[in-house]
Amino acid sequence: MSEQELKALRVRIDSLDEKVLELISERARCAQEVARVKMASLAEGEVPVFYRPEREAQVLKRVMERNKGPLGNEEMARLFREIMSSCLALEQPLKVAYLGPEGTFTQAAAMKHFGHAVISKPMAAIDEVFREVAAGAVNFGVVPVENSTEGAVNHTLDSFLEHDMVICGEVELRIHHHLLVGENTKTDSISRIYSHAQSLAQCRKWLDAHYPNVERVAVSSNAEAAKRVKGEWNSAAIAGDMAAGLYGLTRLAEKIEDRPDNSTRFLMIGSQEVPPTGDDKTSIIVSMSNKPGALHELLVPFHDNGIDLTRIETRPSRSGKWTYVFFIDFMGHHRDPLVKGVLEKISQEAVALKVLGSYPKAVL
Ligand SMILES: O=C(O)C(=O)C[C@]1(C(=O)O)C=C[C@@H](O)C=C1
Repeated sequence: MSEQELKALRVRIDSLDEKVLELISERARCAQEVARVKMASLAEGEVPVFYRPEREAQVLKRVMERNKGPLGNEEMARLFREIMSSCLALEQPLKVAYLGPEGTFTQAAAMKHFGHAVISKPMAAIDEVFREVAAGAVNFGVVPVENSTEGAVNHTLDSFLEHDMVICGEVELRIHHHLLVGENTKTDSISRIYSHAQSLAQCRKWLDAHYPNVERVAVSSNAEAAKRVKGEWNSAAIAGDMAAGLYGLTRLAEKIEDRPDNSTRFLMIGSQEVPPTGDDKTSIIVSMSNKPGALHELLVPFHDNGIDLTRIETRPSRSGKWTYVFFIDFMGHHRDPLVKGVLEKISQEAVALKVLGSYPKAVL
């Protein structure tokens, strides 16, 4: 390509950028107007709701449907996610607590869902995220709920039994783990590998094959593992890209997870009910009496009404020995007449039924 051609193309890019800039600013002014309308239409004592997950899901879906390339749908939606995040920050900057420290996959999930224009707050434990939301110190919390290789995150499920929370969104992240070392690490003398217990489990076969005799030390998070390695010469950490970048570690081995499709699902928790979008999921907790056929009775209404179950998990209930609660996710919104009917039927048989929330199915 000649210098001349390159120059001409850059002139075109400059002129397009000016138009994009103008359009983004116009959109942001529109969002400010939306905020004004929301404030003006409040009934007495009503609190304004600026963040509208159902509308955000609609905007992102529309972008993906209309995108003609060459940028991929996900790439384009990510750009719009950030534009919306900044527009919302003009209306009201959201405060979001997540399972920290900085550099965790949960932080990456929070950014994927809310964009980067939020005030984010790392918490030391899952239960602390729940407490922070319950106390009203933040608008939303982000917690991991299940991993495709290792299954349920029990701390999260148990926290739902203790706190009254509304689930208002979900996000899925592809999880890639790397073996990370610091600049002082003697790579042939590694005697200890730190990571979160779930991540150690997700890389079990790789570790058995490559470091069978090295001590595996479970710590509170992958980011904590990365932090420790920075100051030690004989240890390594298993963590993701964000932690590697944050603590300046290098990858001794990349993508060491045993399953290439290793993914984690995260939930957004808050106190705001989300209206239906037409493509929603609902999460409920149900406890049934301890009698034969109880689980069957619970599942029949879903089957009879053609409602798609996406997950069912069992946890010991806190109220009695050998009694259990079921966490169930299914397609549909609790305001859909069909779902309403199913929930009524179940509540006739159940000891207790709690709707944790209906929320748009993850778009990104
Ligand atoms: O449509 C709204 O209610 C808005 O506030 C605008 C907007 C947007 O930028 O598109 C911003 C924040 C909301 O969470 C949803 C959408």
